[in-house]
Amino acid sequence: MESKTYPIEGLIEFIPRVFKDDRGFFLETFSQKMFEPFGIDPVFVQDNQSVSKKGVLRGLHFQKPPFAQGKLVRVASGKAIDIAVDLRRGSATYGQYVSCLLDSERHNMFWVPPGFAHGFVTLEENTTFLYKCTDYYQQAAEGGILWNDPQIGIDWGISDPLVSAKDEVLPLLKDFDSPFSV
Ligand SMILES: Cc1cn([C@H]2C[C@H](O)[C@@H](COP(=O)(O)OP(=O)(O)O[C@H]3O[C@H](C)C(=O)[C@H](O)[C@H]3O)O2)c(=O)[nH]c1=O
Repeated sequence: MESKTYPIEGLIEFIPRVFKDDRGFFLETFSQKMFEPFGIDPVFVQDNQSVSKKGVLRGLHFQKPPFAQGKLVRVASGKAIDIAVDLRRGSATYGQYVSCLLDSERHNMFWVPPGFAHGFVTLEENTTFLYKCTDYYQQAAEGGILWNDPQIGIDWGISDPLVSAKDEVLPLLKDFDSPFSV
C-alpha cells in the first residue's frame, strides 16, 4: 500500500496493490496497518455507500464535535473529484482545500480527518462512493459550507453540478464560526 501526503497536514492518499489475474482482480480496501506510519489509529464504526449519477455534487459536509468524523473514502465504480477543506482554527491552511481524484482503476483511497469539510463531484454515471467513518451519524450535529464559496474557490472540474436543495443553502466560510481547532 503506497501512500501520499498533501500540503494540508493530516490528509493522506492511499494507493493499494491491485492483484489482477485471468479471473479479475483483488485488493485490500482497508487495513489498520495503513495508518501506522502516520502515528494515527482511527477506529471506524460506520460504513456508508452512496451511488450518484454523473455530475452530482455532495457536500461540503461535516459533523460538529463531539461527533466529528474522520472518513476513509474511495469509489468502487466510476470516478469522483474528492474535496477536503481545512476548518481547523489555528491551522496555517485554514480555509484551504485539497482535491483528490478517486477512481475504480487505481482504487485509491483518501483519508479526511475530523476538522475538515468533505465533498465530492462525480465524473461518471453510477459512481459508487464508499466511506468508513470514525463516528456514527448524528443528524443534529451536521454542518456544512457552501460548495461554491468564492473565498475557498474550489475547482470542481465541471460546471453546473446537480446539488441538493439542502446543500445549496449551506453557509459561506466568512459567516461560519468553526467548532474545530488544530
Ligand atoms: C450521511 C448519512 C445520511 N443518512 C440519511 C439522511 C438522509 O435522509 C439520507 C441522505 O443523506 P444526505 O443527503 O446527507 O447524504 P449526502 O449528501 O450523501 O451526505 C454525505 O455527503 C458528504 C460527501 C459526506 O461526507 C457526508 O458523509 C454525508 O453528509 O441519508 C443516514 O442515515 N446516515 C448517514 O450517515
